[in-house]
Amino acid sequence: MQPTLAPYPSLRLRRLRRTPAIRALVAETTLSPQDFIWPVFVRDGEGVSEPIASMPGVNRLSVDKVVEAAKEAHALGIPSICLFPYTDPSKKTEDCAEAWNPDNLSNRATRAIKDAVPDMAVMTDVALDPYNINGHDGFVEDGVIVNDRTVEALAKQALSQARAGADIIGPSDMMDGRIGALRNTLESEGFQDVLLLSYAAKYASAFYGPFRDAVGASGALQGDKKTYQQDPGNSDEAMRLIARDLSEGADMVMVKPGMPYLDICHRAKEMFGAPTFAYQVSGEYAMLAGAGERGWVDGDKVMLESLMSFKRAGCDGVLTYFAPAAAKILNG
Ligand SMILES: NCc1[nH]cc(CCC(=O)O)c1CC(=O)O
Repeated sequence: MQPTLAPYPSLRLRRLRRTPAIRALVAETTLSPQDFIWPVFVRDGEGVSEPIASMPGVNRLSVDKVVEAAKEAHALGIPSICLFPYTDPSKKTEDCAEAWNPDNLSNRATRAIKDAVPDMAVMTDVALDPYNINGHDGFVEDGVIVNDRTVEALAKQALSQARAGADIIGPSDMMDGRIGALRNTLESEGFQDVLLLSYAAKYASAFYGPFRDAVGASGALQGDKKTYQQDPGNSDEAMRLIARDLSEGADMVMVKPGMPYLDICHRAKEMFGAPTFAYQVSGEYAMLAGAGERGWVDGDKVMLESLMSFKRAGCDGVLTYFAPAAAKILNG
């Protein structure tokens, strides 16, 4: 864009900022509860809401409480909720069989939400880490995270989620070829309408720390995820990953983490024009919520400003633990 500018004083750009009404008229970006996907942590039990120390204000919820949360989110105008299970350590195995158990926590929560709030778009996570004894997203053989055997397992996991009623499946594992494999499995099993939101550009980030506490994977994880998640310095690689996942049948793509990677969000939207989401991850939440709690920043204001930045960068929406808090303010 080449803006045409008159010389000062004919041009006084502050005229456009003088009153709230004028500022509202010329606002380029808007934020609404409709932009949010709300990630929630599910655990066993009934009537349980268990705080997560590194994520002030976020709790692990039993299935009945997740249903209440979904009703609350729906009333606030939030269109989608994303489920992450806290798996009992006794259910973590080397073959990760709990991942495709039709009655695992994620599938039970999906059915319960779809029963109670059918309009809520339920998103589920495909990756083996909640079920893997060593905390990795894929199978480990002789210290190596193996690709193709993992992809077969991910397809079984995705199918069990589709059967439970998931509307959106989010593969967060970063294996090669998984989008194509999941798309084929869903097509051939009669789930042609299930959406794939690919965690296409997912970086090997230290900002996932509080999440790993929340799902109980911190203690389990051996080593790091750098052979499958991206190097934080790479941008062209992110475009190649997104192009690849769209060509294999992804409906929507995600950049993760969010705030440190707004350039990637912008490039992705400009280059592909596909529905693009950012994940404002647990560490980003912890920084903002933690500083807000201490009064070091105005928590509500930095929350809304950070969420607006994703929209300005070109994202269609954002996965954020702030979803209900932000929606309450936006609804006035
Ligand atoms: N498949 C794992 C997964 N899915 C979502 C997150 C992180 C989300 C967050 O930090 O909020 C992670 C963590 C990881 O890759 O280790």
